[in-house]
Amino acid sequence: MILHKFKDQNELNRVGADLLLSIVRTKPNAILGMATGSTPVGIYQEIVKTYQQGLVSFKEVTTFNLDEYAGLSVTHPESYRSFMNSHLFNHIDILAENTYVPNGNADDLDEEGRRYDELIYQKGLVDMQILGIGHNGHIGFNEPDEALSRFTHKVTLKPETREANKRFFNSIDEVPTHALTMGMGSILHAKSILLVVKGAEKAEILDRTLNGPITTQVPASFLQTHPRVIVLTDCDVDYKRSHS
Ligand SMILES: O=P(O)(O)OC[C@H]1O[C@](O)(CO)[C@@H](O)[C@@H]1O
Repeated sequence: MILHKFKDQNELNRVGADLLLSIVRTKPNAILGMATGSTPVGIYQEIVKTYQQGLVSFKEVTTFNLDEYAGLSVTHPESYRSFMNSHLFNHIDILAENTYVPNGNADDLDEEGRRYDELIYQKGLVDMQILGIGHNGHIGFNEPDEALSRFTHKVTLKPETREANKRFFNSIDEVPTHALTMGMGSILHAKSILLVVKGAEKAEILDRTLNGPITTQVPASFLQTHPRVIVLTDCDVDYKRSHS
């Protein structure tokens, strides 16, 4: 893992955007893995700025999102499809048909998970997957558990995850209880991973992610097994190469 620490979130956002843009510039038909939540918003804004300056095109780019709430209408402003449209896709020249988000309203979510995985594997490897992290170490919506799933699957959101996401809704009752998420296998299959961690309150989970044991209780700790992970953070955490 390569760890870059920033004092300034604006600089972090620019570097994050540049890393994703460098993939698109060298490979115009790149496949990008996208994340939602508050963490990547500033990076998406920087990408839009660069696009508006005419410095990059997304016409051939394909994207796969990590996850989607179950049972929330896609037109709901907090659905992850709406999030991606309003924060990124509506502002760049990406083709709508090349942007994939799991369908959290499918009648059969297990079947939808299988369909989504097939699509990912048909299109090829994700060139760069951007990831945020939950306070409990979740990536995508892979919550801490006795075992983790490899494929796209339905999850029951942990109370702490619903609590953390309630800021986007009018009340906790409106926060969906379930979601569909890419599994750990699909995430770790990406050629490279950009983990973005913002806010001092995530320092402890970042430390456990980078330096703790690899455990299903901290899904992000599995990133230690991936050969190409870049971490961008404003947390005061160091990467310890040796364990005492
Ligand atoms: O970036 P936030 O809003 O802190 O969310 C943390 C994580 O939870 C999720 O919203 C769940 O997928 C991720 O997208 C995000 O990385």
